[in-house]
Amino acid sequence: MLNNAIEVSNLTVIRGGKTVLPGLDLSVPTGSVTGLLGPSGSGKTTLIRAIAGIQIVASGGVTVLGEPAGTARNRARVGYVTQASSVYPDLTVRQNLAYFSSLAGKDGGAITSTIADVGLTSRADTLTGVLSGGERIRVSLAAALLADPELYLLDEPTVGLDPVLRRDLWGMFRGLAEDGKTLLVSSHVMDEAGRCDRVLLMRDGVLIADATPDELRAQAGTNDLEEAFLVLAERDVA
Ligand SMILES: Nc1ncnc2c1ncn2[C@@H]1O[C@H](COP(=O)(O)OP(=O)(O)OP(=O)(O)O)[C@@H](O)[C@H]1O
Repeated sequence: MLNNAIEVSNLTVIRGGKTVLPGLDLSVPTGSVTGLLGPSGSGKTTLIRAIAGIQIVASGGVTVLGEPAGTARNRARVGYVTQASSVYPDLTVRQNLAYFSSLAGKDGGAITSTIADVGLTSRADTLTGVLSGGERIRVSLAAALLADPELYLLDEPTVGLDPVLRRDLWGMFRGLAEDGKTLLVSSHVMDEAGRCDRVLLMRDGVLIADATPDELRAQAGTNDLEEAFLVLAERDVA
C-alpha cells in the first residue's frame, strides 16, 4: 500500500486571471481522515477539484493513488462529493441510489443500509428534488459510498447538518478510514478539525499548517481549535 494516497507538488492554479493556488505542496496519508480547513475562498474546492482531476492546472503535479489525477482508472477509485447536488431531482432517494449503484457495477444489496448510514431512512421514497440541501448532499454521499472507492473527496459534507448527524457522519468517516480508505474532508467548522487525524489549514491558497489537532493546539498555545486557527493565520500574516 502507498504511504500517501495524495501527493501534490508545486501546484499552481489560476482561475479567472487570479492565482488561486500559488505553488502548493502537500500529502495525504493513506487510511486517514484528513481535514481541509480554511476560510471561504482560501482554495479548498479548487484543490479538491485538482485532486479529482477536473481542474485545469497551470503547473505542478498531483498524484492520486500512485497515478496522475484524473486517469480513467482513478475515476472509479475516487469518490468526489461536491457542494452542488449531483443527483436527479425527479427520482426518489432509493431510485437515485439504485441508478448510481448499477453505474458503479454493484448489485444494489447495500442500498437500504447505506440510506440508513447517512440518516435518510424516513426520506428513502421521497423525491430528491424536495429534500433540503443537507439531505441532498447526503444522497450524493450515499451514492459515493455505494461505489466503494479507495479515496473519498468530500467537499463540506456536513454543511447545514444538526450536531447529532454531524457526529454520526464523522463516526462513519472514521470507520471507513479504519477499513483502509482515505478521506479528505473540507470544512469551515474548526470543531470538526478535532475529529481528523491530520488537518491541512489553508489561507489564500497557501498551506499554513499540516499537523494533528493536538499539534495545532500546541503550536498556537490554546486548546480551542477555532482560536488556534486565528492565531496561526495571523502569525502567517505577520
Ligand atoms: N469559476 C471560477 N472562476 C474564477 N475564479 C474562481 C472560480 N471559482 C472559484 N474562484 C476563485 O478561486 C478562489 C478559491 O475558491 P475556492 O472555491 O477554491 O475556495 P474555497 O476555500 O473552497 O471556498 P468556500 O469555502 O467558500 O467553498 C476564490 O477567490 C474564488 O473567487
